[in-house]
Amino acid sequence: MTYQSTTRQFACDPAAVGGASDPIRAILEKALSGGEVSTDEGVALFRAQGADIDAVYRTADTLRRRANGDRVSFVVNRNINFTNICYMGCKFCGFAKRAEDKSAEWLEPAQIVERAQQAWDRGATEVCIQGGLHPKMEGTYYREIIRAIKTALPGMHIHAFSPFEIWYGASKTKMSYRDFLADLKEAGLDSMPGTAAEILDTEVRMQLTTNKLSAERWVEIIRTAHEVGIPTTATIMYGHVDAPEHWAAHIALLRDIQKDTGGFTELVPLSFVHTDSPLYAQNPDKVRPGPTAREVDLMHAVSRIMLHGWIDNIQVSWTKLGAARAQQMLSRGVNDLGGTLMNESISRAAGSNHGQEITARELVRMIRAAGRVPVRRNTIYETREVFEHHDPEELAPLVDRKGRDPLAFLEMFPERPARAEAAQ
Ligand SMILES: C[S@@+](CC[C@H](N)C(=O)[O-])C[C@H]1O[C@@H](n2cnc3c(N)ncnc32)[C@H](O)[C@@H]1O
Ligand SMILES: Nc1c(NC[C@H](O)[C@H](O)[C@H](O)CO)[nH]c(=O)[nH]c1=O
Ligand SMILES: N[C@@H](Cc1ccc(O)cc1)C(=O)O
Ligand code: SF4
Repeated sequence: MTYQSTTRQFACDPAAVGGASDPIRAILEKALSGGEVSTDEGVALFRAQGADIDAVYRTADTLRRRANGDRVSFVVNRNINFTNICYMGCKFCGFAKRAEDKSAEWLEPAQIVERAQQAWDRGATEVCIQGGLHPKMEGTYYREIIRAIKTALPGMHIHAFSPFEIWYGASKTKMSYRDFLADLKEAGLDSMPGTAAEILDTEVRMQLTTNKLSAERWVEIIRTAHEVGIPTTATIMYGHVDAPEHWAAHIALLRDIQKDTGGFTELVPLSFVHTDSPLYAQNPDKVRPGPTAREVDLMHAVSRIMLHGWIDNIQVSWTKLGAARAQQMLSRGVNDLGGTLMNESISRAAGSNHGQEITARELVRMIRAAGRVPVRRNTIYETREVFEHHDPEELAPLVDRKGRDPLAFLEMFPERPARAEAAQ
């Protein structure tokens, strides 16, 4: 299965590579003529300095235009984090709580459906569901959640459960990954987040996590999901104890998987939010406080260059970077602004203060201000609406299925201080 229309155009672009040093120029010319950038070459791009950096950005922008034209997409979705109770102890995570914590949360199926229904009424086409690995949770709960939502809202796309949650559910039910995934698909699971990837490197994972599934297991579960017909996103969480070598190898690994399965819909680079993360608090000398601005720019640009023709949707995370920086990434190879989210809690729990939702109206405004054409998509990147004109009426069908002003719904989910409330 392949979820992006790949426009492989092979032509060098002198304007893109102009001013670059010979070695960087050679790599960029190769990418522009349809060649594959190796892991070592990816590392060289991540280490670019001076005029080379601009050439990397221009090349990423050229490849983005070839793959996606002027369109920039987003999806109207809602995050539902059904529990934050988790004892897996990932050191970077500010979201996990102990059962006795005041901010611990557990949602019953009826409450999950209620949130999904509210999202549907606001025009959401997707619910993105992830949670902690609650020690007392049954492995069958994942299926139960899917059945409850699909029964109430058959048209809602369910984007749910990271490979770690799949590992947990399969272990608890004593099923193979394949059987567990096929069963969830049969119940109505439409796609999965490719989270829990962090950095797919054993040594880095040893510093970030204690009990998290291994890189090999992440790959196995993702491949199996693709094989049973469940598309997934792909992620990389960067800017902590990692280095360019890990980033380039991680992206090359995603590319190899994609060559075999075609099951990735997008890559979302997730910048590490350090503020309320135990990893940083416990070791501020060794752990970086998230990526630098240069690293954020390069992560999006090099991802575009290395994945061109394989994963053609590069998403920026507005919740990690904020709207202004997210908008700047549109000139660094990015063609997707992700989801409205409605209730973002993972970044907020780690100390990020970019709010828990962004309206579709605001996303359209940001895309237009960058000179691009806004497109509302569904989860698997099928175009739903193209906003070609600057007519405000055009935004009317965007969000609300009940004919209400979408902005009025902000009252339904009043903005609360980021850290006072760990999970929503
Ligand atoms: C919080 S988990 C939820 C799903 C499940 N518990 C798991 O770990 O796979 C989802 C993802 O959030 C991301 N995340 C968690 N804490 C973060 C932080 N401080 N900064 C950036 N991303 C973070 C990680 O990539 C993680 O895999
Ligand atoms: N970047 C973040 C996302 N991105 C995922 C999208 O919202 C969407 O679910 C996906 O593109 C499939 O359509 N989600 C988060 O919860 N947090 C992020 O930081
Ligand atoms: N939930 C993740 C981000 C994410 C979710 C779903 C995806 O498909 C991709 C990325 C976070 O907030 O860090
Ligand atoms: S990242 Fe996921 S598994 Fe790890 S502690 Fe946080 S919620 Fe639990």
